[in-house]
Amino acid sequence: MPSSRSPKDFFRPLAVGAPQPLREIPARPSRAIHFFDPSNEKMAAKVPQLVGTVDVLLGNLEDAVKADNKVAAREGLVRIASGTDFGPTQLWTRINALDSPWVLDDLTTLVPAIGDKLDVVMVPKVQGAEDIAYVDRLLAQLEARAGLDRPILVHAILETARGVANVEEICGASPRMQGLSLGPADLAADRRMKTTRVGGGHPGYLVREDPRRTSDGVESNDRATYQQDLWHYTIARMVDACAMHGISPYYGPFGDIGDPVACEDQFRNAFLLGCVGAWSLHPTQIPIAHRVFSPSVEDIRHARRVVAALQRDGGDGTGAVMLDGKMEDDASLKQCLVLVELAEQLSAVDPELKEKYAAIEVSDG
Ligand SMILES: CC(=O)SCCNC(=O)CCNC(=O)[C@H](O)C(C)(C)COP(=O)(O)OP(=O)(O)OC[C@H]1O[C@@H](n2cnc3c(N)ncnc32)[C@H](O)[C@@H]1OP(=O)(O)O
Ligand SMILES: CC(=O)C(=O)O
Ligand SMILES: [Mg+2]
Repeated sequence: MPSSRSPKDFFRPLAVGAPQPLREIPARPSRAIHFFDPSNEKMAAKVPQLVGTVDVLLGNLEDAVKADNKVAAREGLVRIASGTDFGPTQLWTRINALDSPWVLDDLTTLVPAIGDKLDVVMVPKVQGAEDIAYVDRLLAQLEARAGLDRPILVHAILETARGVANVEEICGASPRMQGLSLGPADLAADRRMKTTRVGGGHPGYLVREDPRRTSDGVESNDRATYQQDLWHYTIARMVDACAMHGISPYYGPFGDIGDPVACEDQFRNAFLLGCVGAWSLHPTQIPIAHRVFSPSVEDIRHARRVVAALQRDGGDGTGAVMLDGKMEDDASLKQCLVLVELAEQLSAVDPELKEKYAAIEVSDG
Protein backbone atom coordinates (compact mmCIF):
# COMPACT_ATOMS: atom_id res chain seq x y z
CA MET A 1 0.00 0.00 0.00
CA PRO A 2 1.52 3.35 -0.95
CA SER A 3 2.09 5.89 1.81
CA SER A 4 0.59 8.71 -0.29
CA ARG A 5 -2.98 7.35 -0.11
CA SER A 6 -4.72 6.03 2.97
CA PRO A 7 -5.87 2.40 2.79
CA LYS A 8 -9.54 3.44 2.79
CA ASP A 9 -9.01 5.59 -0.32
CA PHE A 10 -6.77 3.25 -2.26
CA PHE A 11 -9.57 1.61 -4.27
CA ARG A 12 -11.67 4.76 -4.74
CA PRO A 13 -11.95 6.11 -8.32
CA LEU A 14 -9.75 9.21 -8.72
CA ALA A 15 -12.41 11.13 -10.65
CA VAL A 16 -16.18 11.31 -10.32
CA GLY A 17 -17.65 8.93 -12.89
CA ALA A 18 -14.43 6.98 -13.50
CA PRO A 19 -14.67 3.18 -13.44
CA GLN A 20 -14.12 1.34 -10.16
CA PRO A 21 -10.44 0.29 -9.81
CA LEU A 22 -9.81 -3.46 -9.89
CA ARG A 23 -8.97 -5.21 -6.62
CA GLU A 24 -7.01 -7.89 -8.45
CA ILE A 25 -5.14 -7.68 -11.75
CA PRO A 26 -6.41 -10.43 -14.07
CA ALA A 27 -3.60 -12.86 -14.99
CA ARG A 28 -4.04 -12.74 -18.77
CA PRO A 29 -1.35 -14.53 -20.78
CA SER A 30 1.16 -12.01 -22.14
CA ARG A 31 4.15 -14.10 -23.15
CA ALA A 32 5.07 -11.77 -26.02
CA ILE A 33 4.38 -8.03 -26.08
CA HIS A 34 4.82 -7.37 -29.78
CA PHE A 35 5.90 -3.82 -30.67
CA PHE A 36 4.85 -2.09 -33.87
CA ASP A 37 5.28 1.47 -35.07
CA PRO A 38 1.81 2.66 -36.13
CA SER A 39 3.40 5.32 -38.39
CA ASN A 40 5.23 2.65 -40.39
CA GLU A 41 2.83 1.56 -43.12
CA LYS A 42 4.44 -1.81 -43.72
CA MET A 43 4.34 -2.71 -40.04
CA ALA A 44 0.85 -1.34 -39.55
CA ALA A 45 -0.40 -3.44 -42.47
CA LYS A 46 0.80 -6.56 -40.65
CA VAL A 47 -1.19 -5.89 -37.47
CA PRO A 48 -4.50 -7.54 -38.53
CA GLN A 49 -2.70 -10.74 -39.51
CA LEU A 50 -0.84 -10.80 -36.17
CA VAL A 51 -4.11 -10.79 -34.20
CA GLY A 52 -4.60 -14.21 -32.61
CA THR A 53 -0.93 -15.18 -33.14
CA VAL A 54 0.46 -13.15 -30.26
CA ASP A 55 -0.78 -12.44 -26.74
CA VAL A 56 -0.23 -8.66 -26.84
CA LEU A 57 0.04 -6.15 -29.69
CA LEU A 58 1.58 -2.84 -28.60
CA GLY A 59 1.37 0.35 -30.63
CA ASN A 60 4.61 2.12 -29.78
CA LEU A 61 4.63 5.91 -29.68
CA GLU A 62 7.92 6.47 -27.81
CA ASP A 63 11.56 5.69 -28.66
CA ALA A 64 12.11 4.10 -32.10
CA VAL A 65 9.39 6.35 -33.53
CA LYS A 66 10.96 9.37 -35.22
CA ALA A 67 10.15 12.75 -33.66
CA ASP A 68 8.63 13.85 -36.98
CA ASN A 69 6.33 10.82 -36.95
CA LYS A 70 4.89 11.18 -33.43
CA VAL A 71 1.56 12.57 -34.61
CA ALA A 72 1.32 10.07 -37.46
CA ALA A 73 2.01 7.22 -35.00
CA ARG A 74 -0.69 8.41 -32.59
CA GLU A 75 -3.23 8.84 -35.40
CA GLY A 76 -2.16 5.55 -36.95
CA LEU A 77 -2.81 3.75 -33.68
CA VAL A 78 -6.29 5.26 -33.43
CA ARG A 79 -7.02 4.16 -37.00
CA ILE A 80 -5.67 0.63 -36.53
CA ALA A 81 -7.42 0.12 -33.18
CA SER A 82 -10.73 1.45 -34.49
CA GLY A 83 -10.65 -0.79 -37.55
CA THR A 84 -9.42 -4.04 -35.99
CA ASP A 85 -11.20 -6.71 -34.00
CA PHE A 86 -8.50 -7.87 -31.59
CA GLY A 87 -10.32 -11.00 -30.43
CA PRO A 88 -8.26 -12.70 -27.72
CA THR A 89 -5.20 -10.48 -28.34
CA GLN A 90 -4.67 -7.60 -25.91
CA LEU A 91 -4.02 -4.09 -27.22
CA TRP A 92 -1.43 -2.03 -25.36
CA THR A 93 0.33 1.22 -26.15
CA ARG A 94 3.63 2.76 -25.03
CA ILE A 95 3.09 6.49 -24.59
CA ASN A 96 5.86 9.07 -24.74
CA ALA A 97 7.82 9.99 -21.62
CA LEU A 98 6.08 12.18 -19.06
CA ASP A 99 8.50 15.07 -19.66
CA SER A 100 8.11 14.95 -23.45
CA PRO A 101 6.08 17.39 -25.55
CA TRP A 102 3.88 14.53 -26.85
CA VAL A 103 2.57 12.64 -23.86
CA LEU A 104 -0.38 14.86 -22.98
CA ASP A 105 -1.74 14.60 -26.53
CA ASP A 106 -1.05 10.85 -26.50
CA LEU A 107 -3.37 10.33 -23.53
CA THR A 108 -5.99 12.94 -24.35
CA THR A 109 -6.28 11.54 -27.89
CA LEU A 110 -6.12 7.80 -27.22
CA VAL A 111 -8.46 7.48 -24.24
CA PRO A 112 -11.53 9.13 -25.81
CA ALA A 113 -10.90 7.55 -29.23
CA ILE A 114 -9.92 3.97 -28.37
CA GLY A 115 -10.00 3.75 -24.57
CA ASP A 116 -12.60 0.96 -24.79
CA LYS A 117 -10.08 -1.17 -26.73
CA LEU A 118 -6.89 -0.31 -24.82
CA ASP A 119 -6.02 -2.82 -22.13
CA VAL A 120 -2.76 -1.35 -20.85
CA VAL A 121 -0.81 1.91 -21.14
CA MET A 122 2.93 1.40 -20.81
CA VAL A 123 4.70 4.38 -19.24
CA PRO A 124 8.43 4.78 -19.98
CA LYS A 125 11.17 6.13 -17.71
CA VAL A 126 9.10 5.96 -14.53
CA GLN A 127 11.10 7.41 -11.65
CA GLY A 128 8.82 6.99 -8.67
CA ALA A 129 5.26 6.74 -7.34
CA GLU A 130 4.62 10.40 -8.29
CA ASP A 131 4.81 9.51 -12.00
CA ILE A 132 2.22 6.77 -11.59
CA ALA A 133 0.00 9.09 -9.50
CA TYR A 134 0.01 11.64 -12.33
CA VAL A 135 -0.99 9.09 -14.98
CA ASP A 136 -3.50 7.49 -12.61
CA ARG A 137 -5.43 10.73 -12.02
CA LEU A 138 -5.32 11.82 -15.65
CA LEU A 139 -6.56 8.43 -16.84
CA ALA A 140 -9.42 8.57 -14.32
CA GLN A 141 -10.48 12.00 -15.58
CA LEU A 142 -10.30 10.92 -19.21
CA GLU A 143 -12.12 7.63 -18.53
CA ALA A 144 -14.90 9.51 -16.74
CA ARG A 145 -15.29 11.93 -19.64
CA ALA A 146 -15.25 9.07 -22.17
CA GLY A 147 -17.78 7.08 -20.15
CA LEU A 148 -15.54 3.99 -20.00
CA ASP A 149 -16.77 1.14 -17.85
CA ARG A 150 -13.46 -0.54 -17.05
CA PRO A 151 -10.16 0.99 -15.97
CA ILE A 152 -7.20 1.07 -18.34
CA LEU A 153 -4.24 -0.58 -16.60
CA VAL A 154 -0.74 0.87 -16.28
CA HIS A 155 2.60 -0.82 -16.92
CA ALA A 156 5.89 0.90 -15.98
CA ILE A 157 9.26 0.49 -17.65
CA LEU A 158 12.13 0.20 -15.20
CA GLU A 159 14.84 2.10 -17.03
CA THR A 160 16.36 4.66 -14.68
CA ALA A 161 18.53 4.19 -11.62
CA ARG A 162 15.97 6.09 -9.55
CA GLY A 163 13.19 3.93 -10.88
CA VAL A 164 15.06 0.81 -9.77
CA ALA A 165 15.71 2.36 -6.34
CA ASN A 166 11.95 3.07 -6.05
CA VAL A 167 10.71 -0.15 -7.59
CA GLU A 168 8.54 -1.24 -4.64
CA GLU A 169 6.71 2.10 -4.35
CA ILE A 170 6.14 2.18 -8.12
CA CYS A 171 4.48 -1.26 -8.03
CA GLY A 172 2.24 -0.22 -5.14
CA ALA A 173 1.41 3.28 -6.39
CA SER A 174 -2.00 2.49 -7.90
CA PRO A 175 -4.53 -0.34 -8.23
CA ARG A 176 -4.05 0.17 -11.98
CA MET A 177 -0.49 -1.20 -11.86
CA GLN A 178 -0.43 -4.27 -14.12
CA GLY A 179 3.30 -4.90 -14.35
CA LEU A 180 6.86 -3.80 -14.98
CA SER A 181 9.29 -4.34 -17.84
CA LEU A 182 13.05 -4.09 -17.75
CA GLY A 183 14.35 -1.31 -20.02
CA PRO A 184 17.97 -2.39 -20.42
CA ALA A 185 19.04 0.23 -22.97
CA ASP A 186 17.93 3.39 -21.17
CA LEU A 187 18.82 1.84 -17.81
CA ALA A 188 22.36 1.10 -18.97
CA ALA A 189 22.75 4.69 -20.16
CA ASP A 190 21.27 6.16 -16.98
CA ARG A 191 23.54 4.04 -14.80
CA ARG A 192 26.53 4.86 -17.00
CA MET A 193 27.10 1.16 -17.63
CA LYS A 194 29.68 0.63 -20.39
CA THR A 195 27.53 -1.47 -22.68
CA THR A 196 26.16 -0.55 -26.10
CA ARG A 197 23.61 -3.33 -26.65
CA VAL A 198 19.83 -3.41 -26.26
CA GLY A 199 19.52 -6.13 -23.62
CA GLY A 200 21.37 -9.42 -23.49
CA GLY A 201 24.80 -10.22 -22.11
CA HIS A 202 28.31 -8.92 -22.67
CA PRO A 203 31.37 -11.13 -23.24
CA GLY A 204 33.44 -8.97 -20.88
CA TYR A 205 31.12 -9.53 -17.91
CA LEU A 206 32.45 -12.85 -16.70
CA VAL A 207 34.10 -14.87 -13.99
CA ARG A 208 37.25 -16.91 -14.60
CA GLU A 209 38.14 -20.26 -13.17
CA ASP A 210 40.99 -20.26 -10.60
CA PRO A 211 44.46 -21.12 -11.96
CA ARG A 212 45.14 -24.85 -11.95
CA ARG A 213 48.59 -26.35 -11.33
CA THR A 214 49.67 -29.36 -13.31
CA SER A 215 51.40 -32.24 -11.46
CA ASP A 216 54.83 -30.66 -12.12
CA GLY A 217 53.68 -27.42 -10.45
CA VAL A 218 53.27 -25.37 -13.65
CA GLU A 219 50.26 -23.04 -13.78
CA SER A 220 47.86 -23.85 -16.63
CA ASN A 221 46.70 -20.98 -18.80
CA ASP A 222 43.71 -23.04 -19.84
CA ARG A 223 41.16 -21.45 -17.50
CA ALA A 224 37.46 -21.55 -18.34
CA THR A 225 35.45 -18.34 -18.23
CA TYR A 226 31.72 -18.08 -17.66
CA GLN A 227 29.73 -15.15 -18.97
CA GLN A 228 27.43 -13.67 -16.32
CA ASP A 229 24.00 -12.11 -16.67
CA LEU A 230 24.23 -8.30 -16.50
CA TRP A 231 20.51 -8.07 -15.71
CA HIS A 232 20.19 -10.60 -12.92
CA TYR A 233 20.12 -8.07 -10.08
CA THR A 234 17.54 -5.80 -11.68
CA ILE A 235 15.26 -8.64 -12.79
CA ALA A 236 15.40 -10.22 -9.35
CA ARG A 237 14.43 -6.91 -7.69
CA MET A 238 11.66 -6.41 -10.22
CA VAL A 239 10.28 -9.92 -9.67
CA ASP A 240 10.16 -9.49 -5.88
CA ALA A 241 8.52 -6.06 -6.09
CA CYS A 242 5.91 -7.33 -8.56
CA ALA A 243 5.15 -10.48 -6.56
CA MET A 244 4.75 -8.41 -3.39
CA HIS A 245 2.11 -6.27 -5.13
CA GLY A 246 0.34 -8.98 -7.17
CA ILE A 247 1.45 -7.64 -10.56
CA SER A 248 3.54 -9.12 -13.40
CA PRO A 249 7.25 -8.74 -14.25
CA TYR A 250 8.53 -8.89 -17.86
CA TYR A 251 11.93 -9.05 -19.49
CA GLY A 252 12.05 -6.17 -22.00
CA PRO A 253 13.62 -6.07 -25.46
CA PHE A 254 16.41 -8.18 -26.96
CA GLY A 255 17.85 -6.01 -29.70
CA ASP A 256 19.99 -8.58 -31.56
CA ILE A 257 17.20 -9.80 -33.82
CA GLY A 258 19.70 -11.98 -35.72
CA ASP A 259 20.65 -14.01 -32.62
CA PRO A 260 17.55 -16.05 -31.75
CA VAL A 261 19.59 -18.47 -29.60
CA ALA A 262 20.88 -15.81 -27.20
CA CYS A 263 17.43 -14.18 -27.23
CA GLU A 264 15.87 -17.46 -26.15
CA ASP A 265 18.47 -17.92 -23.39
CA GLN A 266 17.88 -14.41 -22.03
CA PHE A 267 14.11 -14.88 -22.12
CA ARG A 268 14.44 -18.28 -20.39
CA ASN A 269 16.53 -16.83 -17.55
CA ALA A 270 13.75 -14.29 -17.00
CA PHE A 271 11.05 -17.00 -17.17
CA LEU A 272 12.85 -19.15 -14.61
CA LEU A 273 13.29 -16.16 -12.29
CA GLY A 274 9.55 -15.40 -12.36
CA CYS A 275 8.85 -13.18 -15.39
CA VAL A 276 5.67 -13.90 -17.35
CA GLY A 277 6.76 -12.55 -20.74
CA ALA A 278 9.13 -10.45 -22.82
CA TRP A 279 8.99 -7.96 -25.68
CA SER A 280 9.08 -8.93 -29.32
CA LEU A 281 10.56 -6.29 -31.64
CA HIS A 282 10.41 -8.35 -34.82
CA PRO A 283 7.89 -11.02 -35.88
CA THR A 284 10.62 -13.69 -35.53
CA GLN A 285 10.77 -13.06 -31.76
CA ILE A 286 7.08 -13.90 -31.15
CA PRO A 287 7.48 -17.70 -31.37
CA ILE A 288 10.61 -17.51 -29.20
CA ALA A 289 8.73 -15.73 -26.40
CA HIS A 290 5.69 -17.99 -26.72
CA ARG A 291 7.88 -21.09 -26.54
CA VAL A 292 9.93 -19.89 -23.57
CA PHE A 293 7.09 -18.50 -21.45
CA SER A 294 4.93 -21.63 -21.88
CA PRO A 295 5.97 -24.43 -19.50
CA SER A 296 7.19 -27.56 -21.25
CA VAL A 297 5.06 -30.70 -21.42
CA GLU A 298 7.69 -32.40 -19.24
CA ASP A 299 7.41 -29.72 -16.55
CA ILE A 300 3.62 -29.94 -16.55
CA ARG A 301 3.71 -33.74 -16.38
CA HIS A 302 6.02 -33.58 -13.37
CA ALA A 303 3.98 -30.82 -11.70
CA ARG A 304 0.76 -32.81 -12.09
CA ARG A 305 2.43 -35.93 -10.69
CA VAL A 306 3.51 -34.00 -7.58
CA VAL A 307 0.01 -32.57 -7.14
CA ALA A 308 -1.50 -36.04 -7.57
CA ALA A 309 0.97 -37.60 -5.13
CA LEU A 310 0.27 -35.07 -2.39
CA GLN A 311 -3.48 -35.13 -2.90
CA ARG A 312 -3.79 -38.92 -3.30
CA ASP A 313 -6.37 -40.73 -1.12
CA GLY A 314 -7.96 -37.45 -0.06
CA GLY A 315 -4.60 -35.93 0.92
CA ASP A 316 -4.80 -32.20 1.62
CA GLY A 317 -1.40 -31.37 0.14
CA THR A 318 0.43 -31.31 3.45
CA GLY A 319 3.14 -33.71 4.59
CA ALA A 320 6.01 -35.24 2.65
CA VAL A 321 6.23 -38.00 0.02
CA MET A 322 9.00 -39.56 -2.08
CA LEU A 323 8.70 -39.32 -5.86
CA ASP A 324 11.50 -40.58 -8.14
CA GLY A 325 13.85 -40.55 -5.17
CA LYS A 326 13.09 -36.94 -4.31
CA MET A 327 11.24 -35.42 -1.38
CA GLU A 328 8.11 -33.47 -2.24
CA ASP A 329 6.10 -31.51 0.33
CA ASP A 330 3.79 -28.53 0.88
CA ALA A 331 6.32 -26.09 -0.62
CA SER A 332 7.13 -28.09 -3.76
CA LEU A 333 3.38 -28.58 -4.22
CA LYS A 334 3.01 -24.77 -4.31
CA GLN A 335 5.78 -24.51 -6.92
CA CYS A 336 4.05 -27.15 -9.02
CA LEU A 337 0.68 -25.39 -8.71
CA VAL A 338 2.26 -22.23 -10.21
CA LEU A 339 3.03 -24.26 -13.35
CA VAL A 340 -0.30 -26.11 -13.41
CA GLU A 341 -2.25 -22.84 -13.10
CA LEU A 342 -0.13 -21.22 -15.83
CA ALA A 343 -0.86 -24.17 -18.11
CA GLU A 344 -4.57 -23.69 -17.50
CA GLN A 345 -4.40 -19.95 -18.30
CA LEU A 346 -2.41 -20.58 -21.47
CA SER A 347 -4.76 -23.39 -22.56
CA ALA A 348 -7.59 -20.87 -22.53
CA VAL A 349 -5.91 -18.76 -25.27
CA ASP A 350 -3.66 -21.22 -27.13
CA PRO A 351 -5.47 -24.22 -28.70
CA GLU A 352 -2.20 -25.93 -29.68
CA LEU A 353 -0.88 -25.83 -26.12
CA LYS A 354 -4.28 -26.87 -24.80
CA GLU A 355 -4.08 -30.03 -26.88
CA LYS A 356 -0.49 -30.74 -25.78
CA TYR A 357 -1.24 -30.25 -22.09
CA ALA A 358 -4.50 -32.23 -22.34
CA ALA A 359 -2.64 -35.21 -23.85
CA ILE A 360 -0.29 -35.52 -20.86
CA GLU A 361 -0.81 -38.77 -19.03
CA VAL A 362 0.17 -38.75 -15.40
CA SER A 363 1.43 -42.12 -14.20
CA ASP A 364 1.23 -43.21 -10.57
CA GLY A 365 4.22 -43.47 -8.32
C1 LIG B 1 14.98 0.03 -26.43
C2 LIG B 1 13.52 0.06 -26.88
O1 LIG B 1 12.81 1.00 -26.62
S1 LIG B 1 12.93 -1.34 -27.72
C3 LIG B 1 11.35 -0.87 -28.29
C4 LIG B 1 11.37 0.09 -29.43
N1 LIG B 1 11.81 -0.53 -30.68
C5 LIG B 1 10.93 -1.03 -31.54
O2 LIG B 1 9.73 -0.99 -31.32
C6 LIG B 1 11.48 -1.67 -32.79
C7 LIG B 1 10.41 -2.41 -33.56
N2 LIG B 1 10.97 -3.12 -34.70
C8 LIG B 1 11.46 -2.47 -35.79
O3 LIG B 1 11.43 -1.26 -35.88
C9 LIG B 1 11.97 -3.34 -36.90
O4 LIG B 1 11.66 -4.68 -36.68
C10 LIG B 1 13.50 -3.26 -37.12
C11 LIG B 1 13.94 -1.83 -37.43
C12 LIG B 1 14.23 -3.75 -35.88
C13 LIG B 1 13.86 -4.18 -38.29
O5 LIG B 1 13.03 -3.81 -39.37
P1 LIG B 1 13.34 -4.33 -40.85
O6 LIG B 1 14.76 -4.01 -41.21
O7 LIG B 1 12.27 -3.83 -41.74
O8 LIG B 1 13.22 -5.90 -40.65
P2 LIG B 1 12.97 -6.98 -41.75
O9 LIG B 1 13.44 -6.52 -43.10
O10 LIG B 1 13.52 -8.27 -41.26
O11 LIG B 1 11.38 -7.10 -41.76
C14 LIG B 1 10.71 -8.10 -42.46
C15 LIG B 1 9.26 -7.72 -42.57
O12 LIG B 1 8.68 -7.70 -41.27
C16 LIG B 1 8.13 -6.40 -41.02
N3 LIG B 1 8.37 -6.07 -39.61
C17 LIG B 1 9.55 -5.81 -39.02
N4 LIG B 1 9.36 -5.54 -37.71
C18 LIG B 1 8.04 -5.64 -37.50
C19 LIG B 1 7.25 -5.47 -36.34
N5 LIG B 1 7.78 -5.13 -35.15
N6 LIG B 1 5.92 -5.67 -36.45
C20 LIG B 1 5.36 -5.98 -37.64
N7 LIG B 1 6.07 -6.15 -38.77
C21 LIG B 1 7.40 -5.98 -38.70
C22 LIG B 1 8.86 -5.45 -41.95
O13 LIG B 1 8.06 -4.32 -42.21
C23 LIG B 1 9.06 -6.31 -43.17
O14 LIG B 1 7.86 -6.34 -43.89
P3 LIG B 1 7.83 -6.73 -45.49
O15 LIG B 1 8.15 -8.19 -45.56
O16 LIG B 1 6.44 -6.40 -45.89
O17 LIG B 1 8.88 -5.87 -46.16
C1 LIG C 1 12.97 -1.04 -23.18
C2 LIG C 1 13.50 0.29 -23.25
O1 LIG C 1 12.80 1.24 -23.46
C3 LIG C 1 14.91 0.43 -23.05
O2 LIG C 1 15.62 -0.57 -22.95
O3 LIG C 1 15.36 1.59 -22.98
MG1 LIG D 1 13.78 3.05 -23.13
